[in-house]
Amino acid sequence: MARKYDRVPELSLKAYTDGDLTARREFEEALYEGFKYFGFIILKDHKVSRDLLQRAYDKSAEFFALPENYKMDFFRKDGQRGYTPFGREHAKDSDHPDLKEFWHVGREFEAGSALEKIYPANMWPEKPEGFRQTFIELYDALEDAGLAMLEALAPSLDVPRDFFRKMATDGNSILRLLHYPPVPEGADPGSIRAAAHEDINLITILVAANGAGLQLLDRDGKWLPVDTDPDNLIVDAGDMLARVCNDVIPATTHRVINPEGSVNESRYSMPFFMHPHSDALLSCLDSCKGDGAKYKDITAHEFLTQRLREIGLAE
Ligand SMILES: O=C(O)CCC(=O)C(=O)O
Ligand SMILES: [Fe+2]
Repeated sequence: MARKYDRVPELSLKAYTDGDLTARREFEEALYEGFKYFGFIILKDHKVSRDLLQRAYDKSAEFFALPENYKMDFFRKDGQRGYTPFGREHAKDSDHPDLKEFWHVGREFEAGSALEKIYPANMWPEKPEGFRQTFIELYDALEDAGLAMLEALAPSLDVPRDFFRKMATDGNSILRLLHYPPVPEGADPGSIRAAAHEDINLITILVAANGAGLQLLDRDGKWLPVDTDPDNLIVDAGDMLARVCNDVIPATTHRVINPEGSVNESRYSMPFFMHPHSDALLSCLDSCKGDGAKYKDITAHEFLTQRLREIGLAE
């Protein structure tokens, strides 16, 4: 496959937000090419501060270290908010549960807001102190970065600059705090930390984890490690984007493998899944139709429900 980049491109968000026209065009092109050929790009010079990231890692580790019976008070069967225990979620095409536990933060809204009828309310544990404030801050900061990425993608797909931004405004986006504990002795030999999967949403902004293990499946079928400086963000393309652009940007398969060698430590990561608002229609863009739309129109809500069933998070 002809490709302009021989590795996952590393882009400067500052070059896009503060740069001249040439810098912005370069950013847009590299984002599009990176998504097309790798499904991933690395984002540096963003505004999510090192201090906020450190606080978030600390709060996440403190929360997951709490007793299981405390954490289970925040368990909801549909997994959309609060705590999901170890061994519950599995990838769409896998029978083996992933070796992870996680916490979901959704959109925060005021009582009486119109969003109350659409999204479940967040759950907030009183321990560790500062949890709520830290993750509301991180949600907002990652959403800002994500909206800029969606805006930068629009010209390459020949839609108005605010096309995806509008779709994701008040969207059903979710921040996931992930903890992969040391792989327990006697773990299901078919299980890995996160089995090969594609993200359901438009794009994911992933805070680089505190440990190795993330791999992407490239377009030639080879697993490539995605390693980067912990200050950088990783951005990948999901299924909803693939549907609207008829696989011109395919959703990228990725996984998290178990630790290798004698080191068997916890791994923490924090993906932010950018979703459209629930009644957004996922419909093939004219610029991507080619020989015809591969997928039927579906609302974001219907598509999400279908996929949650497939991963064991909805009935
Ligand atoms: O933990 C990671 O680095 C990636 C997690 C992931 O791909 C996911 O939760 O969808
Ligand atoms: Fe993922």
